[in-house]
Amino acid sequence: MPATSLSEYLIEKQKKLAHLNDGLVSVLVDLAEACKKTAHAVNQGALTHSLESLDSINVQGEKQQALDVISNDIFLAFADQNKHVAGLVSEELPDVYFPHHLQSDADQFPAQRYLLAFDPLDGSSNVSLNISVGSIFSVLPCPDAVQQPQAQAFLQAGKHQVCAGYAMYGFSTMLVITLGDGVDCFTLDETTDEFVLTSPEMKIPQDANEFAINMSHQRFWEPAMQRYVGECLQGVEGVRKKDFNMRWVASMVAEVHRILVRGGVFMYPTDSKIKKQGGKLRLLYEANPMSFIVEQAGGASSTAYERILDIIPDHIHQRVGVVLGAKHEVELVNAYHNR
Ligand SMILES: O=P(O)(O)OC[C@H]1O[C@](O)(COP(=O)(O)O)[C@@H](O)[C@@H]1O
Ligand SMILES: [Mg+2]
Ligand SMILES: [Mg+2]
Repeated sequence: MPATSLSEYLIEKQKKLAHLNDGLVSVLVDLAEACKKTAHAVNQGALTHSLESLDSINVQGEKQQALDVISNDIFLAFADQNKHVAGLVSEELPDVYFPHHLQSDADQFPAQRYLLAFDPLDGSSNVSLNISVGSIFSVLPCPDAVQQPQAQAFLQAGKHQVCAGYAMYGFSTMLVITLGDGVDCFTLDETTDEFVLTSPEMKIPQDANEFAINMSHQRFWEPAMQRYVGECLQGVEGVRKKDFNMRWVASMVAEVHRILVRGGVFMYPTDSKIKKQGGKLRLLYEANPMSFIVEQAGGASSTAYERILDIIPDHIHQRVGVVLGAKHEVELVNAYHNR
């Protein structure tokens, strides 16, 4: 069976999906190119002194890594020349970014326009350790006839995403996307510089025996989370009557990818330490795109209290608690929290 390239895949999907118009195809093709370029920058790593931390602090109050800025610039450069991108929100920028093409042809914008929210480099704390990192993106429809979409335009519930995806920069570069018609995974063929479909229709088993959470925060968790993890740790001797394994990579892309490949549940709950800021992970460019992918693969995603894709954001850098993966595990976590 000859390998299917990303462009061949998109042509086939266009026959099936009415919303996959030429504008959205061009946005997705540019995002894939931005991921290829970022993969190259990550792979060059120490050779280009890009594994270092910078003195600059981003809008999250976090020290930026050189690769946070390099990858951010790569994504902006692609958007600057794509007329179908009306505005961007990035983890690394305080406000909405307007692509340069808007300056040149202010009143000639195409009908098919989209808003991009993205995390240019996810898992930044792993950059200098050569542990897998990635990029995460979310594509929303742009409200009609708005020349320069303000922050308000981005405050749409995640269920309105038309496309979402992530790239993972591991020993091979992978691109996982959903267009609302299942989840497909591509691998970058270094010999042809093409993304090739390698895992079509990824599915998450409804049950799991592997969980991921940063255990060092245990003393700050709510009682319901203490109970859920406690029961997993009791294993076959406890009420769950089965043993659980544990993983924590500290790169959300790697955690979600593991869950798409072999199942499990990933949790970064809102606890007493981070309650004031609402959580750790960001709704628009981490929780929403990953929740769309996970749900499209048959899993579930919540804050432990409500479905993430139903949340109407308050602001562009809003943080939320995240519990995602195997449906039955997420439902159990929700049940313990909502009881
Ligand atoms: O350092 P911690 O608390 O384990 O948090 C790890 C989490 O933080 C993140 O690194 C946050 O993302 P960024 O690296 O994009 O800021 C997630 O990828 C990961 O799941
Ligand atoms: Mg991130
Ligand atoms: Mg990041």
